[in-house]
Amino acid sequence: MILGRANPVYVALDTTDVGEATALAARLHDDVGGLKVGLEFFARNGHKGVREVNKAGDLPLFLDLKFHDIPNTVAGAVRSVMPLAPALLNVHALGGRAMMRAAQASAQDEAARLGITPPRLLAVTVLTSMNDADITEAGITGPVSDQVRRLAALTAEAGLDGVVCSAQEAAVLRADLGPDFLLVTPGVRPHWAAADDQKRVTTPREALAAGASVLVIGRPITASPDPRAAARRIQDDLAEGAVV
Ligand SMILES: O=c1ccn([C@@H]2O[C@H](COP(=O)(O)O)[C@@H](O)[C@H]2O)c(=O)[nH]1
Repeated sequence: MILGRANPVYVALDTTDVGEATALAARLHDDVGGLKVGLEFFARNGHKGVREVNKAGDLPLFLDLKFHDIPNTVAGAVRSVMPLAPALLNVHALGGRAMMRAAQASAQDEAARLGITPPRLLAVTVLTSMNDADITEAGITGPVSDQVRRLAALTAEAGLDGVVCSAQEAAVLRADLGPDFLLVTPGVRPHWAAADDQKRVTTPREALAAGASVLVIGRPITASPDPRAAARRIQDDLAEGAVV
């Protein structure tokens, strides 16, 4: 689906424990398409921890650090993580056009300097834990779907490779922005899993049908007593076309 792998699921390794993350990465190698490391893991373990996860999992890495600051600072942050060679990296679209352009230029320049493939740079639109009421409370004119559409258009204009959004918005964004724009979708829940703190959710199958490029799934897999079986169940359901 992305980066040459048939499995569109990136598993979110949300833990502070390097041993737990590396064990999950190794165990899930054959059952997911990539690994996602975010703020919880990175804040505790930094580059060293990410290198250990990369080594254990040997899968494409989504470094989900959601940079959001002035252009010069974000460009520096992007430069600083480039030695980790992420396949996917992200910033917040609310940082604006100039910040997103600075991030993209920094990623391209530093990748060239290091002799590595640059990451596909994404921008977060509206967090999948937020609904219409949440963004209204935060002073943003709703509904969420309009805000996601505005920010995705800005992201494309700024020259980034795609967005993080809910799969609830995927069909509209796919129509707006074409087949090559990456739609990376957290908030994915099989029918047998709890929604937790996610508010804009779809099933894995709904997400793919709507045009999502990557499905980010954490707790339904990692909190399962058998993470491998949970990941396989999602894959089997997707492959068979069952409604999950
Ligand atoms: O809008 C967003 C952006 C990022 N995330 C991240 O995805 C995973 C989801 O984990 P689950 O356990 O499947 O809920 C998590 O790491 C978030 O930080 C998101 O959920 N929504």
